[in-house]
Amino acid sequence: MCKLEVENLSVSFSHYDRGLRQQMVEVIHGLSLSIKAGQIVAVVGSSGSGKSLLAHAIMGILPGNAVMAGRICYGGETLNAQRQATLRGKEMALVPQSVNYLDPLMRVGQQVRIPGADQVQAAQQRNLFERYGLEPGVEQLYPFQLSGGMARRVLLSTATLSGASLIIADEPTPGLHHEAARETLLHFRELADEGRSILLITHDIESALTVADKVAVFYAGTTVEIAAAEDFAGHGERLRHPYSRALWNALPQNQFQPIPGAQPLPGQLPDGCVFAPRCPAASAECSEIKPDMRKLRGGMVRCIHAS
Ligand SMILES: Nc1ncnc2c1ncn2[C@@H]1O[C@H](COP(=O)(O)OP(=O)(O)OP(=O)(O)O)[C@@H](O)[C@H]1O
Ligand code: NI
Repeated sequence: MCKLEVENLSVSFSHYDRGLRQQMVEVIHGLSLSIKAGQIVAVVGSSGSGKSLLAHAIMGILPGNAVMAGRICYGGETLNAQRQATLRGKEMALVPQSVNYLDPLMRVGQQVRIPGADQVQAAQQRNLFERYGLEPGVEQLYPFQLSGGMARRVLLSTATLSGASLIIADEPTPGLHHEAARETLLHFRELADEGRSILLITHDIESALTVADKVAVFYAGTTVEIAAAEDFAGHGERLRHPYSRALWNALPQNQFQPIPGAQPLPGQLPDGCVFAPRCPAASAECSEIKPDMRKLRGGMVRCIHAS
């Protein structure tokens, strides 16, 4: 059974146009994704493709002007706002993308420790701090006294110490030294091997592949491919979607071939496939038909030509 299932999720924002008419702009559409217990699913894709919003939708912390549709299921149970509030920070934990999520008025030690923690939990926290290279004195500091990398390590400790069985890490490694970043990913792998589920949002595909089981590739507010981590190899021959292949081949260690053009903005999506305007394999049909996500070679793809 899946720990988390996201089915046909859409997220829209209402905003006012110049004539002060209220308009809805869809920023996530038709997004489906699942994670089993013990799995790490990496989410990759361009900036603005909807990765953080997916994380916020699952946690139930979308901004007030966002409208969500679709279904999010956790442990077989459909989530609503009330259930999300109960699970948040206990069953489901978020490592936020911004380090500004730390409470500026509370000492670090207090924020990380679960209220009413016993001696065993306090010892676990010290061990984790040591593992992440945080000196014991850090506990006594306030967030403004931390460097960006330290703050990120504190946020990671908070999420992992919560004992949550689903951890959503939104770009957990930028600002960390190579060693600390590697340690973080290895720690995620250990947690997954203990049966937890990790959704790892990242721009660092190469590092994510060293620990992830599956990769979901996002483009313009939806998934275009779900692949096994092993499919990212060579020149991307095993990948199913032209965007996944382009993303892979744009990496410096691969061909370093940038993709011409830009991701379409929310509210200005093309009629057909979202990637058609930049796709080297696009045909006339691609500009007319919106492809559905379909199964292919053990993964999923949103492209009529993929084989
Ligand atoms: N509060 C908001 N109101 C209106 N639009 C928003 C809001 N928050 C996000 N968006 C839009 O939703 C889209 C997806 O944003 P999101 O933060 O999920 O992207 P992302 O994939 O996490 O990008 P990055 O890799 O840069 O973190 C963007 O186009 C963004 O402008
Ligand atoms: Ni983001």
